[in-house]
Amino acid sequence: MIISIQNLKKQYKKEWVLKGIHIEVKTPTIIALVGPNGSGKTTLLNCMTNLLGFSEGDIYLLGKKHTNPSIFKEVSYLQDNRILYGNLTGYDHLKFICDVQHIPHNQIKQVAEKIGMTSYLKKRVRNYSLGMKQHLLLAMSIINKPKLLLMDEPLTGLDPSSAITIRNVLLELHHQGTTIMLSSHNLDEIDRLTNTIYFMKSGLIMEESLAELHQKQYIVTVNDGEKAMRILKEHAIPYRFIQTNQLSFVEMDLKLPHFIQKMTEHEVCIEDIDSYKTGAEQRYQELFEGVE
Ligand SMILES: Nc1ncnc2c1ncn2[C@@H]1O[C@H](COP(=O)(O)OP(=O)(O)OP(=O)(O)O)[C@@H](O)[C@H]1O
Repeated sequence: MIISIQNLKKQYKKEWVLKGIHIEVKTPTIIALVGPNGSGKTTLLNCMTNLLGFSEGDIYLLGKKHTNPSIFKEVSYLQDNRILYGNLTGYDHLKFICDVQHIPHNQIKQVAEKIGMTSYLKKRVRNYSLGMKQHLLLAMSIINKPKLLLMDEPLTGLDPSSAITIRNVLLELHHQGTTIMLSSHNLDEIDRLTNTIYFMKSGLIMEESLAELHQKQYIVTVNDGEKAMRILKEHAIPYRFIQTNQLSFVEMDLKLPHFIQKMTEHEVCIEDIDSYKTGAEQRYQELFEGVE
């Protein structure tokens, strides 16, 4: 098991932020943690990496309890840039990690080239832009070639070409077997990069597969919704009730000619068929802004 979290509960004073989080990740994947400001993404990541204690629950990473310090040979955590030291260079930060984790120093050049930060590696961090700091944080979190990479808003402050570089670095890591869990508000990038979204709402997690979100969907309006639903049930065609006389289907489950034939046979009149594709942004709006 790569990540196993059971019934995680966390409160700050009287405010419950995590109210019973369950996560099981068995195979390498890329997961996005998505939710409005203050929904608990950083709190969850900090609990997972033992930076924060919690009231109830269990966390195991790569089969070991999250409090076991040995997990950090294989688990990395990209936090926000407040952890960086302005008086040190990017090179100093990476050398420190190499020394602590017994990683050969030649990895510094390799990782800097991969991320495109060679030209400012030896500058002091206080002279870095926001995007340069993000590059350094990424380099620090992947130099040990982690099996599990946890990232708190790694896409903040990146220009479009940096975002592409970082996306490619993360995809390459994933193809080498790394599981990545990242929090982000950049829903377009999430659509491109991740396989699964964990939406954080009311202290709980709702899991959505990007492959399912990206499927084409149909909204069908009929003259007799009750009858249509009876026919669909008889033929085991999955549907979602939207409102009276309106149903939605995902393309995979609905063969339109077959559907039209069944409705016609039973004298149900199809008044309208609309098709659309969803993604992270539409789902976010449905969940958090009440947009259907
Ligand atoms: N140290 C703390 N003491 C008290 N409350 C805190 C503390 N840290 C976070 N909180 C509260 O916990 C809630 C969740 O905060 P958290 O930073 O985990 O959210 P987030 O989803 O990461 O937000 P954002 O998207 O803005 O980064 C917020 O209501 C926040 O005010």
